[in-house]
Amino acid sequence: MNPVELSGITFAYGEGALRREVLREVDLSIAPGEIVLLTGPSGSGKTTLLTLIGALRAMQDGQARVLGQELAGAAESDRVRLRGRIGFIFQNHNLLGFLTARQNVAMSLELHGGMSEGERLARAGEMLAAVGLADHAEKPPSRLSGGQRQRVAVARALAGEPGLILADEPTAALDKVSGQEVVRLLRDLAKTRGVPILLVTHDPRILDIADRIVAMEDGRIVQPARAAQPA
Ligand SMILES: Nc1ncnc2c1ncn2[C@@H]1O[C@H](COP(=O)(O)OP(=O)(O)OP(=O)(O)O)[C@@H](O)[C@H]1O
Repeated sequence: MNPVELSGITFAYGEGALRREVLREVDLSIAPGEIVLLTGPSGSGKTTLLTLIGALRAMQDGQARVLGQELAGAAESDRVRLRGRIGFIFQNHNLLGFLTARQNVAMSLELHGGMSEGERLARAGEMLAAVGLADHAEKPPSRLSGGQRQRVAVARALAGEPGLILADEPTAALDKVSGQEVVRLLRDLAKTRGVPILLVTHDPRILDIADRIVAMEDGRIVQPARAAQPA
C-alpha cells in the first residue's frame, strides 16, 4: 500500500451561492521514498490539496488514505494522530522566536511522548547536527539566516521520524544556494529514511530533485506523471 492514495478528491470553499470548487476529481498516489513536486499557477489548489493530505482540514468528497489512515469521515482524534506522523515544512518556517533552535526542534517531540526532556533535547541536537547546524543549536531564530532557519524547520520536521513530509514553498524566501541546500538536505535525509515527500513549489530552481512533477491547473491535475529530467 502506498503512503498516499487519493482518488476523486473534490473540495469547495464556501456554501450556497458562495460555493467555489477548488479541487476537482484529483487522483494521486505517492510511493514510499518518492519525491513529488506539485506545481501550478497561484490559486490552482495546491495548498488546499496539501492541507487535506496532512489532515489539517476535513475532506468533503473522494477517498484518501494517508499512512494507512482513511480520511473520508475520519474522526478529529484520528486526524490529530495522523498529523503527529507527518513532518510539515512551510514557507515561513513557523519557528518560535523565544526558543533556541534546539528547543524549537525538541518541542516537536513532545507530541510523541515517552521521551524525557533531556532525551528530546539530545535528539534535537542530533537532528541539528544532521542539517549542519551543530554550532547554532543554542541560538534563537533571529540570529540565524533565512536558509539556516529553514534548515531548523527541516530538522524539526524530521525529528519525530515522520512517515511523510509535506512541504509548502519551503524555498520561496531563500536565495538560490540556500534553497538548493535545504532541498538537497531534505531529499538526502528523506531518501536515507525512505520517507516520501510532497512539495508544493513555484521554484524552477529545485525541479531537478523530483522523482515526479505533478502540475495542477484550476483544481485538476493536468500532468500526472511527467518524470523529472535527470539532474
Ligand atoms: N480558507 C479559504 N477560504 C476560501 N477560499 C480559499 C481559502 N483558501 C484558499 N481559497 C481559495 O481557493 C483557491 C485555491 O487556493 P490554494 O491556496 O489551494 O491555491 P494554491 O495553488 O496553493 O495557490 P498559491 O500558489 O498562490 O499558494 C484560491 O482561489 C483561493 O483563493
